[in-house]
Amino acid sequence: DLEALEHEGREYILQLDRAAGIRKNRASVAEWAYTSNITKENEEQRIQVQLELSKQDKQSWEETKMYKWQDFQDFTLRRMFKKYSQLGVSALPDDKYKLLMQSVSGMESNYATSKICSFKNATKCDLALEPDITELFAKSQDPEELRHLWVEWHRAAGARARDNFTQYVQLDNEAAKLNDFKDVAEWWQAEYEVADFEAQLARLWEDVKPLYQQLHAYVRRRLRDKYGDQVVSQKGPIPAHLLGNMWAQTWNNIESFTRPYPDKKEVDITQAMQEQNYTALKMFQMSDEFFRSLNLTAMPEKFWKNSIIEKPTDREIVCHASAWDFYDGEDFRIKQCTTIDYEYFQTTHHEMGHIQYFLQYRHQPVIFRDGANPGFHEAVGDTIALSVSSPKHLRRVGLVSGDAEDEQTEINQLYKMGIDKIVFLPFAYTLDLFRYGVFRGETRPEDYNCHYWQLREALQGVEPPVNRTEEDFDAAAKYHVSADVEYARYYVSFIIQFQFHRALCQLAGEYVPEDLTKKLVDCDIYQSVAAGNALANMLKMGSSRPWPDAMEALTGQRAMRADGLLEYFRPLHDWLRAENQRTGEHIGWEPSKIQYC
Ligand SMILES: C=C(C[SeH])C(=O)N1CCC[C@H]1C(=O)O
Ligand SMILES: [Zn+2]
Repeated sequence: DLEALEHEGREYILQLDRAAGIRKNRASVAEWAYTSNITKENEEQRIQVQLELSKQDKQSWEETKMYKWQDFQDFTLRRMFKKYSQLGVSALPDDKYKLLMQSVSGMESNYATSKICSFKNATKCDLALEPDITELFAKSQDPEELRHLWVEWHRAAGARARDNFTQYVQLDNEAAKLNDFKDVAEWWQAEYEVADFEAQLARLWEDVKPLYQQLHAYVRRRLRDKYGDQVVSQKGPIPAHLLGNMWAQTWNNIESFTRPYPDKKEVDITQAMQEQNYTALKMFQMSDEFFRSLNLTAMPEKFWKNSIIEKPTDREIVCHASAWDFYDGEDFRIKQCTTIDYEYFQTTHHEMGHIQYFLQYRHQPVIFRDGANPGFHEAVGDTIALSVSSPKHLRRVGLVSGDAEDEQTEINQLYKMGIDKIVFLPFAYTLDLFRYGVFRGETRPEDYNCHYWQLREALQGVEPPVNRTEEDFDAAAKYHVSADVEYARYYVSFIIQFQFHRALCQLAGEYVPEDLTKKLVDCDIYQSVAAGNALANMLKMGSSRPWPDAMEALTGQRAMRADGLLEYFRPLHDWLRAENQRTGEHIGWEPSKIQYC
């Protein structure tokens, strides 16, 4: 009878889940060994282990299919079976699976080991993305040097990945079809468990676009003031190499000469950290202390022992920051090439947020040890960082001195947050709109660069510093494209983190709607056990429930909505509209004069 069958199903899936935990641990160990010491041997070893595990996954999958789990009464049991009945890339035959692993691994190691020559010293050709090129790009205000760094990096890390990428698209799409998806785009979107995910992304963009266009117009004017109208036009897109970041995804490095009220003292966290002899370890300890102040879980012993928090000098590693779950309930790690600056201050909290999520859901079955959706996992650390980067908190930890804010200082603060959070949205949206088109076959290899830049111009209002051709492949110059990491998760995160932040601030008594002494921009949830407990309750759920249940548990809302972000930035939006009106700035951008199609 059904009762007995369901009982048998439960026994089966629980033993499968334990076996899956051991396999995932082995996969993480092999992946860590390779990405923390990039050698041919470790790459082959990693692919060997992946191949072996995919065979075991396939065997289990054949067995799981035999159960009529769709009729089971228990929601959680049905959900476990549903997730285990999706095999993933292991559905490919061995030879194609291996080819797919090799093409992604080839792109990723190319990205991690690419070097370029210095602009000022053509014989110095050992510049790596981290820390060398990133630091030069953050500090240089010489358009020629920035253009050189941009072109050379996009040649080394982008163009060189084109063939591997084309093969990866072909094989990943085959795997998608073996999982009953039309293509990888549909597979990626299925992770969000809502039928109209892509339409929701578009609606969120419509909500935020007016604010972005005001900020874009203001920054273009300030860049024109600095570089002249031969470099930055009145009404065209902004040249992508002038925004302080290789991908123009956050503009925080141009704050010093573009902030609204330059005579207000600058909040320079990087300088303060360096003056106070901050170390990478101190940044991690401060972040851990913040989480503990919320009554969340302390980093376990193994975390401090096994993490890599500074770039080694004796070997090549994948420097792009990452957080690791070894699925044994006690081994959790971060690997990043920390430098002492504001960006890595944020990144450290971002990665620690991933670890806290791992810790909170570590008692869940292995199959539910995941974010409620991929965006949730990216939003945890950033939500905490919204409190940490508030003037109130920075004063608390001594990274900012002096008086409480006046109106102008508050606009400067919102501007600082806006050139990080608002400008990121069209970048993130572009990256996966581009890849959806590629996976759907709407963008063929001969159109890659043309379509990529059409989207970047249309949504972000940026243009490449020089003409581009199909010899180039600029999309792969971004880590996540070379590493097969889906990116809509960050777009979702940058929206929902403001819904989380607002809910936590209310729980902490730090934010009261309409109460001007309890404004969202001043909120710091530090030491609020009420906020921490609510966050923990949501994180503990992992992916055991559809994400609207998790969203509702914390915020009372069941949907992703831009209202948190728009409320946070409303004073800045008002200021920008008035300022652009005052200067008669053109809002939006005319077509670029750069050739890229
Ligand atoms: C820090 C990480 C590792 Se999950 C990251 O890739 N982020 C964090 C913010 C956006 C995105 C990026 O760097 O492009
Ligand atoms: Zn992340």
